[in-house]
Amino acid sequence: MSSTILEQARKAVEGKELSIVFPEGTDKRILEAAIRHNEEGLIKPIVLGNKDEIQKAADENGLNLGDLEIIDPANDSHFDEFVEKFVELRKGKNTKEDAEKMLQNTNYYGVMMVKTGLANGMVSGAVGTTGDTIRPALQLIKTKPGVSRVSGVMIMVGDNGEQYVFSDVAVNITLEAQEMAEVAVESANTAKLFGIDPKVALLSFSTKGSAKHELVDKVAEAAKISKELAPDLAIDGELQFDAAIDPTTASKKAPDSNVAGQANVFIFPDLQAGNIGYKIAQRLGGFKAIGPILQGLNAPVNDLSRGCSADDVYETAIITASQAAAE
Ligand SMILES: CC(C)(COP(=O)(O)OP(=O)(O)OC[C@H]1O[C@@H](n2cnc3c(N)ncnc32)[C@H](O)[C@@H]1OP(=O)(O)O)[C@@H](O)C(=O)NCCC(=O)NCCS
Ligand SMILES: CC(=O)OP(=O)(O)O
Repeated sequence: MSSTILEQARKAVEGKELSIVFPEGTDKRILEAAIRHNEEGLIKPIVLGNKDEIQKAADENGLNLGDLEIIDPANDSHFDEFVEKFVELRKGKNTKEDAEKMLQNTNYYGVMMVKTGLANGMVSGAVGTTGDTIRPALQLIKTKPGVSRVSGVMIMVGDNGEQYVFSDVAVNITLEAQEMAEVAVESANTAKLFGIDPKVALLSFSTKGSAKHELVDKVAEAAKISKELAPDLAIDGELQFDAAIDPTTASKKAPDSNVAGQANVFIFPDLQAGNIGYKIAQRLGGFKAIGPILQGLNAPVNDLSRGCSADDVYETAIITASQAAAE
């Protein structure tokens, strides 16, 4: 990870004794990261799962659990209280029987720990899909006031330390113009949280009307709304990627823009573009991808890519704790 981002997150977390829950306790990468955190003491890791299965996974991978805290939802003293709270939070959408079943799933249990303050944040998704990982948080932790859609950004870090925010790469398959505008403003806030001065480009296959299509109109409308939502923000669209990032192209395609040619926060028009876009930058461009970092939730829960390494898990936990520290 870029030392700047990690150092910034570390500083935000130091001395705060924040706890992060890891629901995928039998995964080697999760265990490695949790053990490392337990030894270092910057944050307090809590691992979920059946204790015998976790011990077996540790033994098979030559890992020493030490005094790592492990909670087995099936035998935890908070289980009954969580069932009651779950039913109350779901307001008629799930029964007590549903709650008892769903809380056997460690992602739901971890989210309830965050919701009830027993943990400050959660990191999961090394094994499960994004949908299965984040649905419990969407259902129980919900969005912050004023935010209608949770979304996910990747911070892309190049070899020379250059940093870009790509959004939404993780959650919303499509967005309406108003929602896209909100995601653009939230993404700028996330950029600021990690020390990036945001210049936000709403991306399209068109620059300032060079192509005509309803999809282009939607991005242009989102740019207009986002300027109204955050008048002090440097934000513009619709822009093609080359106009957004390259000053020479920008001077030809969008000479009057205060963002074109210098954008560092890229808002993709839908999830196909965003998810493919970040993986191209990562796999062909050699950029390190940090995230997805979820934004807009009432408490920090972060997803991992299933292709993550133990280092990614370790770092995502620090990022998650830094989001908790900022609340
Ligand atoms: C996120 C996702 C799983 C939600 O899908 P879903 O569970 O079928 O969605 P539903 O419409 O049933 O919503 C489930 C709950 O989450 C809420 N929700 C869904 N998307 C949300 C969002 N973006 N922000 C806030 N809440 C959201 C719904 O309001 C609903 O809440 P409720 O149960 O209290 O009514 C789905 O949008 C998805 O699969 N996205 C793509 C994930 C992915 O594969 N990314 C690529 C890899 S990172
Ligand atoms: C973020 C992401 O694309 O996750 P995965 O690779 O697990 O689908």
